Amino acid sequence: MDPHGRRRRAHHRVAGEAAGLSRGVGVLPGQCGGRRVRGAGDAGGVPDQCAARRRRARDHPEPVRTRVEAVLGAHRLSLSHQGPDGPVAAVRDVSFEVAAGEIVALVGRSGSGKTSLLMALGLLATPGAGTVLVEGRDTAGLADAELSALRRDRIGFVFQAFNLLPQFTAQENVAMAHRSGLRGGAERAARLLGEVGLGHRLRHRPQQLSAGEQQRVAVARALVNAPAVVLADEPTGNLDAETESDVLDVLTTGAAGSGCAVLLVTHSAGVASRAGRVLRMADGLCAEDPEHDAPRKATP
Ligand SMILES: Nc1ncnc2c1ncn2[C@@H]1O[C@H](COP(=O)(O)OP(=O)(O)OP(=O)(O)O)[C@@H](O)[C@H]1O
Repeated sequence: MDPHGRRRRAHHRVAGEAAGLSRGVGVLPGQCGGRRVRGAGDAGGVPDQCAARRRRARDHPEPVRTRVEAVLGAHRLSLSHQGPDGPVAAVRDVSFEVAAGEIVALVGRSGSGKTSLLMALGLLATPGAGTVLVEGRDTAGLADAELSALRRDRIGFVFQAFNLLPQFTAQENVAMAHRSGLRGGAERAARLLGEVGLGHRLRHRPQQLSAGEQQRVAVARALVNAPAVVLADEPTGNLDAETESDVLDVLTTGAAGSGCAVLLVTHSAGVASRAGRVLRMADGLCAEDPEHDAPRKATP
């Protein structure tokens, strides 16, 4: 079993999709359209994503609703992976909401289910039960094309491995994730790269940039369609402390500019301390951390 290999495939898939390359993405066995990961969903037999989705639509005939201001919601979400010895329950009956503009950290020991939860929330893995709501819209039962459009337009992704395409410049990497494509997104990409401090690096390729600069490009890419929420999986895991702080600054400032929420998985207490709320996972369960002191807002 190589769970991380599978996870990497999904991460690469969304990076390619973000880069406007979704047409060339292959279809994994058990998928309806080549986007969501197999293994997530029904434990036991061979998972069939289409059947799983139909079953969830049947089990949730009425759309679930979130508070009006919630941009992201998990409603009784469960997700299992198929391991060599049977199903592994990675996410168990998780419910929470994230409001516009919130910065929420998702913490927990290795293997507690953080990435699995993020994959489900990012519509990259089909839950076995429950549903994900994006800006109040229940995603259970949506067709692949609708899920793909929702993911592209309303959700930004940042991964630990920056997932930039090496043959393209920084500006192209950002622009090609824009809903109107490489040309249509060029100006917005240049502006965002300026905002993350890379206005002088537009034509540099990823290998000509430092790790921190590459992650800034990935942040700009995540924000290019002004999403409702950015999902970040250990976005500073490959960076030193100083660069970590810089990247968090550009992520939170960039998101705040458009009221975008950020949900970030982290093992770093320093990163979690900057969040307004902390959700803690243990054995697939998720609960608010009551001990967390939200950082004080700077007085103007
Ligand atoms: N594709 C997969 N196939 C089988 N099992 C998996 C798969 N992905 C994750 N798992 C298992 O699901 C559980 C939750 O894994 P997950 O990666 O979500 O945890 P995590 O909290 O993100 O861990 P880490 O902090 O190490 O990244 C673990 O027991 C893991 O081994």
